[in-house]
Amino acid sequence: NSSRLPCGIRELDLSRAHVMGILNVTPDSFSDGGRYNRLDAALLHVEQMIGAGASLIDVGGESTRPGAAVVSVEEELQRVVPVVEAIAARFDVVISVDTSTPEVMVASAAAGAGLINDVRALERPGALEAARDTGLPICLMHRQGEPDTMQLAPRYASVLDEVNAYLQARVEACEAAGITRQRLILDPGFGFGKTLEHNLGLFARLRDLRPAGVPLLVGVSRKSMIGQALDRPVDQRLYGGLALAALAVDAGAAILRVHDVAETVDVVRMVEAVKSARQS
Ligand SMILES: Nc1nc2[nH]c(SCCc3ccc(S(N)(=O)=O)cc3)nc2c(=O)[nH]1
Repeated sequence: NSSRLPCGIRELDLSRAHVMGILNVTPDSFSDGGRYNRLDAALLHVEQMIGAGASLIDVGGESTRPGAAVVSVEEELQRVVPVVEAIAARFDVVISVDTSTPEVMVASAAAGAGLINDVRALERPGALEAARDTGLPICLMHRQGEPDTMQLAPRYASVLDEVNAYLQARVEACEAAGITRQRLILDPGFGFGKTLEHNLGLFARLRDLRPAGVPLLVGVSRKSMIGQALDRPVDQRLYGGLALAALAVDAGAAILRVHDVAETVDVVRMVEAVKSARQS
């Protein structure tokens, strides 16, 4: 039926919301040194997130937080592909690859990835074609500017209209390249070139954010909009993040990208229970 999303050899039932666990495979996200330790630690983290109820694992080899450094294609391949392979060999889970790099999309798909998550919405040269040819579903996210400068002075005449227009244009570019709308997921890109006001204004209108029928992915976990609204450091943003997770699911979001999987899974299940009671 229309609410199932093929993800490579697996599929997601989008008639209910899903939790995507974050797996950072950037060097600054590891305490220890060696590559074996890194892979071992990554697989332990994946096992924990799946056990906690994650339907997807998002593997990112390029940090796209504000001010992040650029990473080479080779470096990104070396960080991401072995981890995708190892997860695919061990676990039954949809592996999302958080990349804007065509070569990483192709190699990750071959290694078992089931979803392409591109914070640059396939704008890099060759990305549209590479993503199309993987046959995988694709998440298109809005951002204003690039990580190194995007938070310096974000400005919009109307953040909702501009995000909507951008995402609509990216959907049309994908359709023109032969990627059907049924493969697409949209994401307003919280924290990517937005002030607190922009982020709250977007979040407040989540329902208005997408062409009907296209699922929405929301990523607000531990982000500055929570820190600014609550005056909390990055390690004390769980409760604010759970409040936003509940609101996002109630507003119809299909996938939540989070660090704290177990806590978010219970919030999602509780909100879904109330939503289904509204139907009956
Ligand atoms: N689809 C999708 N993929 C994502 N990948 C990331 S990495 C987070 C980078 C970051 C960290 C912190 C801030 S801030 N200044 O708001 O605290 C912004 C961006 N995020 C997202 C997201 O949302 N969607």
